[in-house]
Amino acid sequence: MVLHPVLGKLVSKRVVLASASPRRQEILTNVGLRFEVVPSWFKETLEKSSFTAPYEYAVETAKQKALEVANRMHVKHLRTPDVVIGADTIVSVDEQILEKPIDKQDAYRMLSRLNGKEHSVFTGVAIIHCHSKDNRLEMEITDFYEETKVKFSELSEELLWDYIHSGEPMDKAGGYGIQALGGMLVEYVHGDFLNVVGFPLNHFCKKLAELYYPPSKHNAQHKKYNSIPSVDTFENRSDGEGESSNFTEYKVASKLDSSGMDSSGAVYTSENSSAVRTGFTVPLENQNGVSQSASKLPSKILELMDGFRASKVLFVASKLKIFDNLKKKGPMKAVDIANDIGTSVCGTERLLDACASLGLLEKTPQGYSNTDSANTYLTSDGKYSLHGYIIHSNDHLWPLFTNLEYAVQEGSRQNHRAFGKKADDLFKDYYHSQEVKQRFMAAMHSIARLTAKDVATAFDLSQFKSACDLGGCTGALAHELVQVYPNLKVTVFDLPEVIANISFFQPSGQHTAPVTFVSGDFFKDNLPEADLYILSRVLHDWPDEKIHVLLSKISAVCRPGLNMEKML
Ligand SMILES: Cc1cn([C@@H]2O[C@H](COP(=O)(O)OP(=O)(O)OP(=O)(O)O)[C@@H](O)[C@H]2O)c(=O)[nH]c1=O
Repeated sequence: MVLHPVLGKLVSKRVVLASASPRRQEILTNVGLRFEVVPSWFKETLEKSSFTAPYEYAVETAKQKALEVANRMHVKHLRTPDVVIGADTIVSVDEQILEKPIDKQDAYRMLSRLNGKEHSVFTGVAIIHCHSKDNRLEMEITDFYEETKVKFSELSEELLWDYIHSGEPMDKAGGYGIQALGGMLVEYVHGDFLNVVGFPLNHFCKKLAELYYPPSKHNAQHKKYNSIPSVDTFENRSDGEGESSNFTEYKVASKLDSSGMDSSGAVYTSENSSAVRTGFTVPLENQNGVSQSASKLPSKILELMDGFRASKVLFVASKLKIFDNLKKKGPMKAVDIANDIGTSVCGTERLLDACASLGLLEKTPQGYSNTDSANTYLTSDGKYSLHGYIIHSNDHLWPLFTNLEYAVQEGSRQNHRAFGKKADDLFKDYYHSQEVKQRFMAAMHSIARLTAKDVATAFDLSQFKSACDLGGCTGALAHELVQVYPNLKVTVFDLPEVIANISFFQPSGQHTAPVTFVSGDFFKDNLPEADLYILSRVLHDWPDEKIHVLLSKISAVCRPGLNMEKML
């Protein structure tokens, strides 16, 4: 069998390995497969007694791991992968399934069971081909398993405990790693060694060959179909059925409902015709789910650990105007983008790949292009562009948050550390240069414009004739308010430095008349008269004493009757 052309079929596809196992990653990387790793959140808690053979449990778990990742990536609007690979390795001895030990005592129990005996290692594998159509995730699933027999020598208690104390058993099915120290415990291996390590590479390649180069109809005509043949959706795929017996293929269509849950149905197209089914029972400690809980990934924590990288990828791509460039000229190759924006080709390619894996860009053989949401929110000129806020987050908030530790220790703002100057007045820092001022105004404008409609319609303000938006900056909310309430006149009150720079942000067209701009300092100057005062994204900036001053001033100018204060 020539392996390379088979794996070559995956080169142009977005392949995701739904596994946190470093061994699986290494096995697949070693043969040159390019893939992303998205560990599955599926909890390995399937009821073992509901399976008639251990391998069925491994196959079903592998399938559920892969399905969870495929569905999650689809639900979260990350770019739907082309292929998701899931795997699950178990050890079976005396008709019992052993997974990863939960502690040293558990590892000892497992290794004692294996001591001096032959056992089976099963790895179940699921290969899911995904296709997104009209927000529906269509999946074609192929699964199979591989069995390898392993025999342990007679091992002394001392040796077992020495091995356990090495720490190696803890993240490994059956409590041993044949590829490392655990290799010393093993007398013989019958079958695929890599299957024991965690991934049956040879069977995987054969399966891909069957999928991508199926036997011709002529060769397959003697095969017996036991159920409905699958619909041919793969490139270069004919109607032929696979040769080998211990796998199953079926199609699943999963449609997202409004709650983000998926509903799925499966149509089987072949069966495990010659798979050997052996009975097995489930050890008590596994039935109560204790051992499975040890394998749970702290996904929330992992997400938080890595979140800053994803944010920075978005910030840098925005700063380099990659989304603007691709809107104008996409799809583009990394080298052309790098030439356009004057960056290194290798660095740019990595950044673009990171954007693609975060679902911000599409990557096809033609090059990179914007996703719909990148076109809407990440280019700098769109109506709902968040570009300004992203640049503010990168240039202003990021350096401040880098000093969060000091802020907590000292209980003070960190502008001196982040920018080398004191922030006596928060806004002095924003307005010390024309560039920083415009960046800050663009940030406020972009977030206000995106949220203005929701804010304007969150309350029924139709009873009011006049409103004053205190700290209303570019007037994004004010303009939305006069659209929603045609009888309302809105005054935007903000610092003179802001009012002097609003022209760039004003909407063109006829609906601008009822919005007026007044400059002043709401702590020092008289507030314009109005029926309604709006404080949007203002109070969080100030300490309690200053908030008290501001609210007291508003309260003093409010007229009885119709007057009402709203704090948004
Ligand atoms: C017998 C044996 C197993 N393993 C590892 O045992 C884990 C099994 O657990 P799993 O549940 O199949 O996988 P995981 O590690 O939890 O990852 P995930 O796919 O995310 O569930 C995998 O790691 C395997 O390599 C070895 O490294 N060497 C060996 O000799």
